[in-house]
Amino acid sequence: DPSVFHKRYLKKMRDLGEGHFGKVTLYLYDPSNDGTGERVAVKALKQENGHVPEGWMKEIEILKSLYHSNIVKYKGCCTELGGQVVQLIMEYLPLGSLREYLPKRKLCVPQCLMFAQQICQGMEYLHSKRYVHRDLAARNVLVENDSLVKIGDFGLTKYIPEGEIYYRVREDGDSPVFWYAIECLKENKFSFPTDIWSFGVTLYEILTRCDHRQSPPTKFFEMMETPHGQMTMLILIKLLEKRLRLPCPKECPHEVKTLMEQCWDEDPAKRPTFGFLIEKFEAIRRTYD
Ligand SMILES: Nc1n[nH]c2ccc(-c3ccc(NS(=O)(=O)c4cccc(Cl)c4)cc3)cc12
Repeated sequence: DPSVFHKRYLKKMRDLGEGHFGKVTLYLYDPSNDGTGERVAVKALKQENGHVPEGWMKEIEILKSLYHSNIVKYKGCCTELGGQVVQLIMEYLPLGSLREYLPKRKLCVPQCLMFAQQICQGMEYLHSKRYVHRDLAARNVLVENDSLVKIGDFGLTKYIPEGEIYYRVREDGDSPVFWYAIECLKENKFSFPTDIWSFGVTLYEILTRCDHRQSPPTKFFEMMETPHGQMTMLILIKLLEKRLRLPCPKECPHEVKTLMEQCWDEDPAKRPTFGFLIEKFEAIRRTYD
């Protein structure tokens, strides 16, 4: 069974990323032990306290069920201690996430918009299966090559049952608050339109080429005129209620600025869908031909 990976053949190479609950690491899977194996990305939970959390198995089942060119491929699992520890094996994308890739490559606007459109295509597919991502950000978008990106992490993804319109969470760890829609901050309510808000922030990150001086946290702290660390959720909510938003990146086309503002509409019902955004990006990119 090609989806079973044996721990003894996994050779650790380097870290790829770290979240609140997990770590992603690059391994060489080398059963013939001659260095000719394949490189894989392995996601593991940080603290393994003997039992496998239900949410972790759910995350693995979700990725296993997703088949789309703009979503990182599930390859299998590696179990240890009789199934008490389970690690998720994914395809390895050597160019890493947009956070590493964009600052190094001065991409032109049409190429940025092509990446943005592909993220919308992956997200439209995710929403079509009634999943809300809840953590869409440039750090979670991976680069296969100059013309292909994939959504690379589904750690906070939740299923929205038929007939429901949002998923309410209890306060969780270090939430990515600067990517959260106003209703997430105020009522912990997550829905398809809250992913659209996070996409708008991700689009801003792409157009600023993930320049850390213009990152969402940096810019929001500047807007709140408070030194680091004093920002409370309340100050951010007040700022968003006064309709303050991230600034328009330089060289951002006017139509794209409009799309970003629509993604950040305080009324979730007024935000576009990913299907609508795909058509808009398609049309805007054609004006560059
Ligand atoms: N280069 C790669 N090839 N395959 C991958 C799969 C996932 C990832 C990946 C995906 C997401 C991140 N973002 S992250 O913010 O580091 C993160 C967020 C939530 C949970 C974790 Cl464990 C890590 C970092 C790395 C990278 C690759």
